[in-house]
Amino acid sequence: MSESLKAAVTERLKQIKGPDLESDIITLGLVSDIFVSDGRVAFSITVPAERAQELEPLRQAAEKVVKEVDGIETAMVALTAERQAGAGKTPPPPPPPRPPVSAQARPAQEKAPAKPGVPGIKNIVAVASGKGGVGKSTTSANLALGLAANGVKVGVLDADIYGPSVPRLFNVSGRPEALEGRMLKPLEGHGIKVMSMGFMVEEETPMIWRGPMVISALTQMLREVAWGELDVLIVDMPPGTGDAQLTMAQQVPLAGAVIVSTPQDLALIDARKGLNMFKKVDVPVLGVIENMSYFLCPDCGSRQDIFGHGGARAEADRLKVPFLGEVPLTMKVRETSDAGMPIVISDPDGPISKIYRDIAEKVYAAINDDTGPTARAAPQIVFE
Ligand SMILES: Nc1ncnc2c1ncn2[C@@H]1O[C@H](COP(=O)(O)OP(=O)(O)OP(=O)(O)O)[C@@H](O)[C@H]1O
Repeated sequence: MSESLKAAVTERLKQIKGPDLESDIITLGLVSDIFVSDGRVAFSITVPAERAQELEPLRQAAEKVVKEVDGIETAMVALTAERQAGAGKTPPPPPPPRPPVSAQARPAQEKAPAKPGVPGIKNIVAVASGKGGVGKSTTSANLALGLAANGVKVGVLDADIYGPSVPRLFNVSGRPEALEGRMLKPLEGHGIKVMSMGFMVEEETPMIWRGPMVISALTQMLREVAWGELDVLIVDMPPGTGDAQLTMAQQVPLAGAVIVSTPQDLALIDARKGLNMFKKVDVPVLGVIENMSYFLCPDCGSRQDIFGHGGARAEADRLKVPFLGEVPLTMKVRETSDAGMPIVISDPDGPISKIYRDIAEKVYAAINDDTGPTARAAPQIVFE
């Protein structure tokens, strides 16, 4: 059945012209392995990196035609960048070796008195991505829940002004209650205190006004919210590496940053920009998480490396930043997130929750090195 569907999908893709607008993408050999299972299809299309943005309609067209095949319900199509001839063979020289993360964190913390800390909050960690849609918010939520499952006191601040996802992921809505003075009471979802730009800015606020509001709203969410005592505050950053993100990274007293990327070259190029952005503002990069790393077949549980899995790990090695783990592409991650019950709480004993808890443990270990001058008592971590 899946073989005949695969053939039907391949046949349909012959309708889609490649970037040269002459031959089709199948004849040009641009389509990866096509994975079909249970009405779902996933594959990638290779395009020149510099034309990726302009070729987004090609991706959409491919997705559209395969969804029209009888028996296909959902399609996951990704663009993959083609390396310049020779570029893959001669990568730029790696940067000089850097000390391990925990050691890197020290100088940054020591020489950054300009950013006052937030009373009660021991560590603020940014979760960032170079581009949108790589699963940054899903990762932030599951990372926070993984930390909480490990016994860490955690809060989540959703700084994504353009598409706040935390209200959906934590199933919370409404306005934060005003306490004494100017303080606001954070909302609570799944036992975790959360604040979101979505609670602060009216949904109808035109995008153009949102930019200037970001910094004041962010400062307010950090300093005028009754967070109480937290070991870690996770900040879900807006995607991208532009001025707004840079200013945010500068304004918030960050203990470190976690970068989320998918394995495709395009997302990796953007992730590299993210790494550089944090380097610029002297914030240690705690590591890289590869999301949608491989496709986990919901029926047979088999693993399919359709998107060239492993790219983020290789890139992290090359850039000498820790690799924190890989999360597969599965419908369960998507469905649970969309239902406001992220997988770490809806399936706490499942394999994916274990992946998130392991990542959480690595992140916590990286920010809590106990050998330096800023050593602090770590809360008890509960291992199952
Ligand atoms: N590992 C995964 N498997 C399947 N679906 C996933 C996975 N990670 C994220 N998704 C889905 O991908 C979509 C985008 O995820 P998410 O909103 O977390 O990305 P984002 O990078 O925060 O996007 P944006 O920056 O545009 O808000 C969501 O529908 C989410 O459920």
